[in-house]
Amino acid sequence: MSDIEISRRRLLGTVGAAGATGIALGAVSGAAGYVAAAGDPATALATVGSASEAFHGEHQAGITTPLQSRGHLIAFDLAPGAGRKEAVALMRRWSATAARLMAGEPAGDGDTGVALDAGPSSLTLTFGFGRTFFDRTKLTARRPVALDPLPAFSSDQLDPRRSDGDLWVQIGADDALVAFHALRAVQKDAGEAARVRWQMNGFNRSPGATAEPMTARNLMGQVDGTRNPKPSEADFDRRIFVPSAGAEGPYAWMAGGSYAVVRRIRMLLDDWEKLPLKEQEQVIGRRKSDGAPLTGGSETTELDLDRTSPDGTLVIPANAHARISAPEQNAGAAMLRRPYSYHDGIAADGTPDAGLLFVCWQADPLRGFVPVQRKLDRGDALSPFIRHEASGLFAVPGGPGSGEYVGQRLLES
Ligand SMILES: C=CC1=C(C)c2cc3[nH]c(cc4nc(cc5[nH]c(cc1n2)c(C)c5CCC(=O)O)C(CCC(=O)O)=C4C)c(C)c3C=C
Ligand SMILES: [Fe+2]
Repeated sequence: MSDIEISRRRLLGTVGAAGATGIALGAVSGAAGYVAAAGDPATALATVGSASEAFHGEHQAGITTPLQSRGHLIAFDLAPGAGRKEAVALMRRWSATAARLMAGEPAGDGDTGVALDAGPSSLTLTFGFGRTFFDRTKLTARRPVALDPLPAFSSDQLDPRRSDGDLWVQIGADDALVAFHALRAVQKDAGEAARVRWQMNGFNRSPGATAEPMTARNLMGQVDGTRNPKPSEADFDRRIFVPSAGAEGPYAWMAGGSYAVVRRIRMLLDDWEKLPLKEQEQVIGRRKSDGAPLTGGSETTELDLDRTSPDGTLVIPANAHARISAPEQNAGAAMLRRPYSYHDGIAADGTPDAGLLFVCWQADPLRGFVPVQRKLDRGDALSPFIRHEASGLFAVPGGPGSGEYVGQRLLES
C-alpha cells in the first residue's frame, strides 16, 4: 500500500467518525477547523468531503446523483488501430479507477496526489458509448436504434470538433481538486488506446452555499430544474432508464442504462442582461426571484397554461420556454436535465463564452430530447438568447455488478 493510499484511507476513516459528531473536515486535515452543533448549518458544510456515491449498482452513478459543484465532460476517440480488445482493456482500467476514486482511494500506482486530504466529495464517473464506437469495435449489430444521429435543428450552429466521439466520460464532484484528480486519472488510463476528442469543464453551486438545499440557478439567473422528473414519481424509471424486464436480444446490454444528450449551449449574456426583468420572466414563463409560474404560487405550483390577463393575452406567453418544453405540450416527452454551467473566458468578439453544458437523460431520445427540441427550435422565446454550439448522444449502459466493469455486457456478449 502506497503512502498516499495509507494517508487517504486513514483520513477517510477519521472523517467517517467525525461526520457523525459534526467535526469539520478541515479539523481532521489540520486546517482551521471547527466543531458544529447538530442541526447547525455548518454541519452540512463539514460533510461535503465525506459524502460518497456507489460505483456498483443497477444504474451508473452520476444520473440521479444530486448536481455536483464541479464537472468535466470528456469525449475520446479510439486510437487508430485500436478495436474491441483495446476497448475491453480500457473499460477495465477506467472501471477499476472509478471504483477506487469514488470510494476515496487513490487511483493506484503513480497517483498524482491532487486529491490528498480530501474525501470522495460525491465523486461520480459515468461512461458512455457514441455511435462511432460500434463500428470501431465491430459491434455494429449491437448498436441500438436510439443511437441514430439526432436530427439537424434549424438553429444549430454545431462545431463537429467539439461534438460526438467514440467514448464519453462525465465526471462530477463537490470539490474542484477531486474532480480534476479524476479527470487526470481517466486521461492517463486512456494511454495508447484512446485520444481526447473534446473536453468541457463546468460548475454548479457549492453545497452549503444557500441556507437550505434549493433548485440550482443557471448563468441567466433563472431557477432551472424545477420540473425535472423525480425518482419518487411512478413513471420516473420508465422515462429515464431502459427497462431491465424482458431485455433480450442485441440490445439487452442496455438494460438499466440511459441515453445522454449533451449540448454545449452558449448564452448570449450581453443581450440577455439588457432585457428588463419583466421581459426576462415572459421568456421563461416563470418569476426570476423564486422560479414560481407567472400564474402565481410558489416554485412548485403547477403552471396554469390557460389563464389569460384582463386584456385577453395569455399570462404565460404562447412562446414561453416553460410552456413549450412541458411534457403536457409534447405528448408526455420528458427528460432528466442535469447540466453544468460553463465559462471559458471572453470570446474573440468580446462577449462572454459562457452558458450551459446541457446534459439530459432519457430511456429513448425520441421520447425525450428530440421532440422537445424540435418544438423549441420552432418558436422558443429563449432562442434569440442562446446558441447550440456542440452536440453528442451517448448510450450509457447500466451500472456494473460486483466484479464487473462498465460495458462488459456489451463488450463480452
Ligand atoms: C430540448 C430540451 C431543452 C433545452 C435544450 C433547454 C435549454 C434551456 N433551458 C433553460 C432554462 C429553463 N428550462 C426550464 C424548463 C425546461 N426546459 C426543458 C427542456 C430544455 N431546455 C424542459 C423539459 C423543461 C421543463 C418543462 C416542464 O416540465 O414544465 C426552466 C423552468 C424551470 C424548470 O422547470 O426547470 C428554465 C429556467 C436554459 C437557460 C436553456 C439553455 C441555455
Ligand atoms: Fe429548459
